[in-house]
Amino acid sequence: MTPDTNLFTGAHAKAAVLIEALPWLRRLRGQTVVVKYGGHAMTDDALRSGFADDMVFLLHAGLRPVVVHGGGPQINAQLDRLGIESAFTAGLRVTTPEAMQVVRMVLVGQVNRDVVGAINRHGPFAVGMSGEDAHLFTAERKHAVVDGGKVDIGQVGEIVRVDPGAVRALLDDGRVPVVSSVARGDDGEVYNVNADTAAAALAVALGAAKLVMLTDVEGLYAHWPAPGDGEPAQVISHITAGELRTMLPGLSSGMVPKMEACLAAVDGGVPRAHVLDGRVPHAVLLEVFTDEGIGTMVLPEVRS
Ligand SMILES: Nc1ncnc2c1ncn2[C@@H]1O[C@H](COP(=O)(O)OP(=O)(O)O)[C@@H](O)[C@H]1O
Ligand SMILES: CC(=O)N[C@@H](CCC(=O)OP(=O)(O)O)C(=O)O
Repeated sequence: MTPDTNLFTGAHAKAAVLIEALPWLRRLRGQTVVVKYGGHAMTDDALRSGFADDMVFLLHAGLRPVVVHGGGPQINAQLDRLGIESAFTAGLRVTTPEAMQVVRMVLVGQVNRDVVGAINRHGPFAVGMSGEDAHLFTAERKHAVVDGGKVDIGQVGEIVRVDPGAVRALLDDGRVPVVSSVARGDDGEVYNVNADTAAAALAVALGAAKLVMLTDVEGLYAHWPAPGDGEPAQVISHITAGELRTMLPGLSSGMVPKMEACLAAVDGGVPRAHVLDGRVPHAVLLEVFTDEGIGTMVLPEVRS
């Protein structure tokens, strides 16, 4: 009988993938990984289910995954349905009290439930929380800075305190905390916090080994918008905190809070922050368990 060469090649490739994962499994066992799941990365059913598989895989591999989710497009859709106008300044939603009610309803009542439900198809793992719960996030009113001047953007919060006790308790209990980026204020207000910012603050407070941001582009492009003329947009695969600091003033739209959050994470002691393409199936597993990784990796300042 002639051996089926294709079968052997395929089997070899599969074994190679598992073997490549081994050092990463060893290194990351027991470590916390905060995954920011962006609203743009959750618009497709198959990808949503793949994301849930990845979180459960990380859990069974002995890591401690925490999800902080966004929901910008889902909030936009609901605001549109209700005829409430909404604008963004420096990548942040100008949040009127009326819009704040919608933000809270969509993030905590809709998106959080959907993410928890997708993970719990595998078993009783995910537990949803709002950043308001157990004083997880305390925020103060934030102003945007435009052309050097302070601009009022309504009920947008800047996180001033993180109490990760409830998240730690869930992790110790073998659960996957799924967190909405809404915060309470000591002033009694509820604040809308950008989910990238919230994920970074939580990663720092938990002493996470990694912050992983899932979005709808391949990573941070060196030039945006892409150069055009059929030239491929160039993704930056590695960038140090210092290089990113220099690049930040030139960034625009959603990349501003995202890259500021990566910087805050590595400055706060998180060894690696990554921006990945959430449109790639199982992007988190590819990043965590392969040698090359994908997307853009932000590294702390190299100290001499
Ligand atoms: N330099 C850049 N590299 C990549 N994307 C950029 C860049 N500058 C601006 N962007 C925009 O930022 C968007 C990602 O931010 P955002 O829409 O807030 O995503 P998410 O909902 O995943 O948080 C990209 O889809 C792209 O339109
Ligand atoms: C202040 C602010 O802009 N808050 C965001 C919160 C949701 C979010 O960040 O969602 P994505 O990650 O999908 O963009 C908003 O209202 O859209």
